[in-house]
Amino acid sequence: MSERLLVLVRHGQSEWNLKNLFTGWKDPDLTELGVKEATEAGRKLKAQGLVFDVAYTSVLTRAQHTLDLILGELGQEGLPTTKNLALNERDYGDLSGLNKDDARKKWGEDQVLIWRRSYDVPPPGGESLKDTLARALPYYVQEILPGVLNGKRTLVAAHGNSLRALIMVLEKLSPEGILKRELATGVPIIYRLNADSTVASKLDLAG
Ligand SMILES: O=C(O)[C@@H](CO)OP(=O)(O)O
Repeated sequence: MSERLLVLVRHGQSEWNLKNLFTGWKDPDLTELGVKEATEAGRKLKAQGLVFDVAYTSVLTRAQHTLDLILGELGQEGLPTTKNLALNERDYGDLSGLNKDDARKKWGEDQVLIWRRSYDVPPPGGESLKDTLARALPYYVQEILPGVLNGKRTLVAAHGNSLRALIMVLEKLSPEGILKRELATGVPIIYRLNADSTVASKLDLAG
């Protein structure tokens, strides 16, 4: 029986995570810590004995760099990889490039939390989690999932909110449930799926 393996990993710390800036579709690279986190993610996956058949990532540098570092640790450089903007971070619109603390001072804690973590309230000119899900989920269902169900061991390196959108569906979380779900940088989550695409098991490689 094939193992229907799906691993999701958020990119390592980016330059703009470090500077506490709303990032979205802006394209900063990893920090030194981000490089370490991604390398460590690769080591952890290797320690689990995992090998992949395909990988997916976004069109943004921080996710691609994370994937490259993981594949380097796994000795799987050159793994067939598909890059698609469906897996990009949510577009932060007019907030992109602003400091998150400055935004809290200007608009208040509550409003900023609503923009950052509510399910369906978009930041000005940007995407809500619901909007992000509306482009990430069809891509997952049409392009990624069929391979997983056919036994292609699959690694997805993407972003906090594009992955939260997929996790919401995989883990059947409500809009309230996803609100509190934070993804640490560079921490792989290993899912094994049932034949009907529901989650059979989950292992979070934090720590
Ligand atoms: O700035 C961003 O693009 C994201 C991820 O770093 O931020 P947030 O934590 O607000 O979703």
